[in-house]
Order: sequence, then C-alpha cells, then structure tokens
Amino acid sequence: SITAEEKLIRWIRRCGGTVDLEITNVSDEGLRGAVAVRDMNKSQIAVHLPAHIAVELGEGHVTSEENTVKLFRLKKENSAWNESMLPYWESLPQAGTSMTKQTYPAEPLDLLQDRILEASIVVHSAYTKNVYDGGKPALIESFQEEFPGVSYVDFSHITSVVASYAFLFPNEEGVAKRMLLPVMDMLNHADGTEHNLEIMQADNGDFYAYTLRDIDKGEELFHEYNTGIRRNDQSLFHYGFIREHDPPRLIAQDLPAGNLYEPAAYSEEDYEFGGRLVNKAELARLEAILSSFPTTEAEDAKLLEGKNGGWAGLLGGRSIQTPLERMFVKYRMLRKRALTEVIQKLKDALVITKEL
Ligand SMILES: C[S@@+](CC[C@H](N)C(=O)[O-])C[C@H]1O[C@@H](n2cnc3c(N)ncnc32)[C@H](O)[C@@H]1O
Repeated sequence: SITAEEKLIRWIRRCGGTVDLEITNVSDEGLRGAVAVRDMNKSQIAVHLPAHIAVELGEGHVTSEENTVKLFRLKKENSAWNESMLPYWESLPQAGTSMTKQTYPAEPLDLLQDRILEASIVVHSAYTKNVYDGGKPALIESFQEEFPGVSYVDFSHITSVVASYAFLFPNEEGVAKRMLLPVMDMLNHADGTEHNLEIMQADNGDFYAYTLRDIDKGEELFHEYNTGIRRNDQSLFHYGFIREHDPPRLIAQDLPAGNLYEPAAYSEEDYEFGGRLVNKAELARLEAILSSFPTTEAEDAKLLEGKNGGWAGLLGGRSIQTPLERMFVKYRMLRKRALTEVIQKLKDALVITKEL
C-alpha cells in the first residue's frame, strides 16, 4: 500500500516532472514537509513541474473565497481534468486539519489574549460564511444551487487550503496569478537564511524549485512563502503556524506602526542604542502592553508543560488539550517573551543615553 504522498510523486513523474525530495513527517507534532533524498549542491533542481499540471486561479488581488469558487467551477466543468488531477487532490490536507483565518473555531480564540487578532479572525470567517451563504452575489449567485452537496465545512476548508497553499506568479501576460503547484506546496515556510529553495517559472511555463545553497541528504527543504509572515500574528492568521524566533520577534501590532496585513514599518533594531524608538514614552507603551495580560509568560509556560491542575483556573476552569489550544497559548507566551526582551533592550539603551 503506497501513501498519498508517494502516489503524488509518481504521478508527477508520469506527467514528465522530476521530484528529488521525499514527503514525510518533519516534527514531533506530526507536521508534514519535504526533505532532500540526496546531497545537493547550490543551484540544483529539486523539483521540476510541467506547466500543464499547475492549476491557475484568479489574479493576485482576488480573495481566496473567490478563487475557491473558481476552483469548484474548474473541477465541475472539466471532469476528465478533475479526474486526472486526483493524485494532487488526494495529497491535500483533509477537512478539519487546515487551520487558518477561514477555519479557526471561535471557541478557543480567547486563549490568544489578543483582541485584535481574535476580531480579525472572526471578521474573516464571517466573510467566508457570507460567500457560502450567497451574501456576495457578485462572487456567486447561489453557492448551494451551483454546488449542491458541498457543505460549509468543505467550502471553508478548501478556501483555507487555497489561501495557504497557492503561489503567486505572473502569467504569460505578466498578470500576477494564484497558482496551485502540486508537491511544491508540500514545502514548509522558513525565512531569512533558513530557507534553502527558491521557486521560479521558466519561459516555457514550467516551474522549478532550485537550491539556494548546498544541502545534505535528510535536511528539510523550505521556501519563503512571503516576507509578510515573519511575525507570529501574521503567520498564525494566514497560515496557521507560529515559530520560535531567535531573538524573539514582536508581533506586528505591538510595534508603533504595524498591523496584521503589512510588514511592520518599525523593527526590533529600532530599540537598540541610537535607534529611533529609544525613548521613555515607548518604554511606557510596551510596559503597559506587557502588564495588561491576564497571565504571565511563566504561567503560560507551565500550562504548556501540561501542569494543568492548579493552573486550569487561569483559563476559566478550562485545561488546554488540543494542538490548536496549545498553539494559541504558545502564541501569547512568545508574544510576552518578545515584549520582555525588547523592554530590556530599550532600558539598556536608555541607561546609556542617561534617560533612565
Ligand atoms: C503550503 S502548506 C505546506 C505543507 C504542509 N505542511 C502539508 O503537510 O500539507 C502550508 C501549511 O504548512 C504548515 N507550515 C508551513 N510552514 C510551517 C512552519 N514553518 N512551521 C509549522 N507549520 C508550517 C502550515 O499548516 C501551513 O498552513
């Protein structure tokens, strides 16, 4: 019995592509990802994908909900193509497993201790529901009539996948288009010097993932999804993951001019000696944010260690159980850690300038 991932790779090879990686578990939490199956030098091709198995969706500005409607239409209008793409569809996550702004359940959102992020998720899921319910007739006249039998769970799930798996590439006319790229969408995200693959489209339309440096057999392969998800509020909202950064990064909205949708205008470096945020008012602002949380970083850490007994009260009698709940608690813990470190950095700089 071969796995869906092996079927996917065999199918791509049959379609004329090359795949020099393996899809496997890459973390203790069971995250799936891609690893190198041999040593590779810089500038080698890890994946070659013929253009005809890519799925072209809408232009860059089009919402994921709209792209999902488009995908459902493509599948319905061309059943032979739909059938031929089966190994790809089957490689995608099952309903209930893709967690992003379209699919987060409302109930544990308060664990984030972040009203802005919580509200943004609520607003976004309401938009997804609205499209499904036909509240956006400009996008779809009647979803239920056009696609009878597609439940809201399935619609929001596919939307979540489209949003977090599709790539943005200019087509032949130079118009930025969302594209689904089989197997290339099995790569996880890393940024800075951590990502080791880059994906490009050749003049003939084919896609290539090539190495940015020498890579050892068994190393996980990453590419940078986009530069706007360096911070945990952004990666949690758009992609359903958070990361421990070293040094820890503030969430975008804790910076004076940052928000969920834009890379922040200020960064942690601005808190170093000589930086543009080195002043006492900024220190007071960050300290006020840090002291506003109902739990401390240490209490959150205890919860994550599973010491729920005496700590359950911190969650209103609830204990954290699911991976999603753990991620939400970890999010707020890492946020506090970043605030604490930046406050210390700022204090050190203010001592040098004799303002403290
Ligand atoms: C394009 S898919 C990558 C493949 C995916 N891991 C899979 O098994 O299908 C994007 C999703 O992978 C996960 N992911 C990507 N990069 C990650 C990372 N650095 N840490 C944790 N999860 C990540 C998130 O769930 C994200 O929404």
